[in-house]
Amino acid sequence: MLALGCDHGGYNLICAIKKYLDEKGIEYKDFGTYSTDSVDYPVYGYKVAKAVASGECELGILCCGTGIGISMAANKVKGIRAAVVSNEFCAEMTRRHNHANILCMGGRVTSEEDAVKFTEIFLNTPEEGDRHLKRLAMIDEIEAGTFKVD
Ligand SMILES: O=C[C@H](O)[C@H](O)[C@H](O)COP(=O)(O)O
Repeated sequence: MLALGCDHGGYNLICAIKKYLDEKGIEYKDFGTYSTDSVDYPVYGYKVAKAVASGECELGILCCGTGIGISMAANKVKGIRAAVVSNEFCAEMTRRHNHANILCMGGRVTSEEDAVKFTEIFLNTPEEGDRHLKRLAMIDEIEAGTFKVD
């Protein structure tokens, strides 16, 4: 199950992504917003991040005007690795190397066609282990306040 969220700036993009997911039969829970009326992106970033961090949803997709503000909000929730993506390479690498659990995109940056492409790559790319695990553990330590550097 995917968690979806957006603000008014990302509403059209998330609609295009929902159409793709519906066609593929991929299940999702839509946390809103549900129109282009102006709203505050932290609300939706938080709702989706909580759904992913709690395990209610496996992965999330968030859209705002740039993808940036909503990713900042989501990344404040423990266990969230939200990545702003604007090309295919990053859509792949953020799964392989960073184990991103939320894909963020901007409705004022990325076309609907590209957003669907990035979503497809994100959902179909596996996480890699080995050297990346040590680095992800460091991020967890930063989050926990236990990270030590010389
Ligand atoms: O990072 C923030 C997002 O891009 C928002 O979608 C954006 O700031 C909203 O701008 P406005 O309120 O001018 O539509």
